[in-house]
Amino acid sequence: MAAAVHSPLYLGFDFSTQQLKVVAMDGNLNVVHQNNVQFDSELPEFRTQGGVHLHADRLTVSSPVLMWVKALDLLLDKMKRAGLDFSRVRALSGSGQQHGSVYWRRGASETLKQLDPDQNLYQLLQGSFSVSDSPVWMDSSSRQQCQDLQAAAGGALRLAEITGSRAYERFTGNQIAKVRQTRPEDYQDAERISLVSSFAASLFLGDYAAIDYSDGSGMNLLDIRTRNWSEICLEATSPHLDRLLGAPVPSESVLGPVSSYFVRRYGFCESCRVVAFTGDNPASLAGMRLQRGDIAVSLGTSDTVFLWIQQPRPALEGHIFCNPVDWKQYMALLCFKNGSLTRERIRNECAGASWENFSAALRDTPLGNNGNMGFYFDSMEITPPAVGVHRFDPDDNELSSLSPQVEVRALVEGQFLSRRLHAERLGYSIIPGTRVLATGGASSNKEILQVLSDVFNAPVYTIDLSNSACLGSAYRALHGLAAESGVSFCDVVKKAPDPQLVATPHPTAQEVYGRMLKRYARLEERVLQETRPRSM
Ligand SMILES: O=C(CO)[C@@H](O)[C@H](O)CF
Repeated sequence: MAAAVHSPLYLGFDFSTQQLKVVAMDGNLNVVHQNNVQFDSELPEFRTQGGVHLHADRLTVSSPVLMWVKALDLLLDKMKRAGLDFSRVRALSGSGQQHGSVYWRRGASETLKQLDPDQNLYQLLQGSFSVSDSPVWMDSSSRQQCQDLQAAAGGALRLAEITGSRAYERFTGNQIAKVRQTRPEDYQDAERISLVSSFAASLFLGDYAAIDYSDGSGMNLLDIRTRNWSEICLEATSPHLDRLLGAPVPSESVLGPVSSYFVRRYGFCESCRVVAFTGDNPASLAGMRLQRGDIAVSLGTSDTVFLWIQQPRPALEGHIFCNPVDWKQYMALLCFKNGSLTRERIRNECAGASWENFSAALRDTPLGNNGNMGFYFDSMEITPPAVGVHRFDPDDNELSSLSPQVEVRALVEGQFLSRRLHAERLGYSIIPGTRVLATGGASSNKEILQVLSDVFNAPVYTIDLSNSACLGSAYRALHGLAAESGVSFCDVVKKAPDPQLVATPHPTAQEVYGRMLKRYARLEERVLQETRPRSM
């Protein structure tokens, strides 16, 4: 028992859109503790909805940075009350929602270096941010800045060649340009700009933490081949921006020991190491131990489809990020903004706010939904850039409504047809042997995964934890300690439990959805024409 008491622990945090989550893992890769803080319900004083503030222009979306700070205070207190022995923690890492930006006010680094262990972080960091409402990934208000950056880089495709993506409104460089142009005093008063991931790492480090290559790939600022900031992009965004960002580092970097604040307030060991934090999707790739040939589908606030690739093939749709577990390789990602919030809306309106009724509707409606289809873009979609709800009958006539059960299936089939269509357009071929690895909140719903398996015509697997970003961060904390001796991530986590098969495609799936996919593509083009923003 004594050995168990002092056996090492590794922590993985995830500062995601709607909540702050943590996983504690022992040296045998077993999860021994999980906890979370839900922003809306546990920090109601910040009045967020889904963890964010949607501004009146319906394009600007932000989150209060001090809400994230206070959530960490609450989470660590919850862990302490649950009896977690912080002195066993050998290393910690984490992830954050991608693309968000945090603006540290002049002097904040001194505050970070001398945090008083008798006070909580929320009290200590009250005056440390020059922008209190951090822009986040759901924001789509920086179109002008995107156009300016693409012009400076030599066009959309040239920018994608350099940074892995054409200009996207949510990408951090464009958001920084917008803050500099619209809030010059706040911008001038910033001495450091972090991503959500490196902001969270800074709290544990007690100093500004470097941005890692993988999450840094989501800024339209990092050259994904040299892994340095692109001079062209920096200059186009803000002069001398590199001084505010610091130099990027490989994702497996050990940034340093945990701040003495955490040693004295929570009993962390002085030798506990902070491993670079990264984006939530890169952390999920690590958590699912994605292998080449797998396709990951993350069903969270955003839905994402991503896979491991060896060479970058940038395109005008989707993203290429530096790989978080092997910085010489890459990951490809597609992001769909209308994910779980839209599924929850349809659950509330068509299934009496009950997931069991939602699942029953999927069980009680046929593959292909008798030809009824839907596009549910509650807010401006990222992939493709369209908005609005559009329903079609079997003859492609637009409908104003569907019966509740048919609407449930139209939503889920429509979401997965979109994921598959855009993934195949980017060359992510779904061939015999392809495994679909599902993660995120909705991956705990078997009926939703059955539709995923049918639409992709591939077996669907899940790991036993729906929160792969936290698990991946705990894995990366463990790997960070070994990376310096050249041990690969895959070797460090090879003993982890294998993903479990949870759904296989119905025998008629290939025929039904092969045909439906062509129809979906045609109708999507029609929806795009109807709703395309003028300047696109
Ligand atoms: O914008 C995204 C990825 O590019 C989203 O998946 C965010 O990371 C969600 F937090």
